[in-house]
Amino acid sequence: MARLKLENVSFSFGYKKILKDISFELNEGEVLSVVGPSGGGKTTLLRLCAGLLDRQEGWIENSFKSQAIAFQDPRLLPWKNVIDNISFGLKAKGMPTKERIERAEEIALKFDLEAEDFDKFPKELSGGMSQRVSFARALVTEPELLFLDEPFSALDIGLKRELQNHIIEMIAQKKITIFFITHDLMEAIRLSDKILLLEPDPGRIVKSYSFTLPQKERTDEWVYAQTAKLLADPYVIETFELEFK
Ligand SMILES: Nc1ncnc2c1ncn2[C@@H]1O[C@H](COP(=O)(O)OP(=O)(O)OP(=O)(O)O)[C@@H](O)[C@H]1O
Repeated sequence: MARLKLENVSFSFGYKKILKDISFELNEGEVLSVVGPSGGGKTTLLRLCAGLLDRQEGWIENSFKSQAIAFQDPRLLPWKNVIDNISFGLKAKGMPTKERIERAEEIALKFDLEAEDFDKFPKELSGGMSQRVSFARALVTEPELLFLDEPFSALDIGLKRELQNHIIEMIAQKKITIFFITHDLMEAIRLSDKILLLEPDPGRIVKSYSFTLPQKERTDEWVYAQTAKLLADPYVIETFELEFK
């Protein structure tokens, strides 16, 4: 079974230690979130796991055969239209043009982009549409492992829920493994099998929480109740410095 496993991973930028002794395991089919305040090292951790930063101390094993990342900002190629942005990864894989355009159009429609938008360039898209394209681009190659770097944080509540529902559907079909970073506890509770709490300076995991209820069965009431429970947890209060707010 494929897995992402970290053992005692530490990382510094210059003399500043950003991450200290991070260990965890993410197994195939699971959704693991890392939650913590801004600046705590979540993006650094994701970049290390995705191989975008070189490991310094500790061990990282990633045996997934394919991966993709959706970022907070969509990072589309400005000179390519919607379909070419989405199908870029398929082109890199050598898929013939006709087939990759069909695949890109199919997933674009699934993410509620409309046929009339297919020829548009990123500058002609709203923030929400750009993020739909970004998700479609990440998922069109059917990656085994998906990294989500706060991709919902700039979206309005309706679109956020809509994109989350797409992800929840994929989780239900056991089609994907997800490593998700966010500062939004409620979002993490809605989507995750396991949450790791990352306390900053330097970033270290101080507690983990597991949820066994299938994501599709998580009602708003359930999510609110779990969030309230976690917000009363002394580890969460200290990590987010809630008593000072
Ligand atoms: N390339 C870099 N060079 C130097 N310092 C960096 C670099 N990237 C990040 N940092 C520092 O590392 C620390 C952790 O940043 P990181 O982006 O990983 O945190 P984060 O928890 O993802 O925060 P946010 O939620 O605000 O994105 C911050 O102090 C940041 O200034």
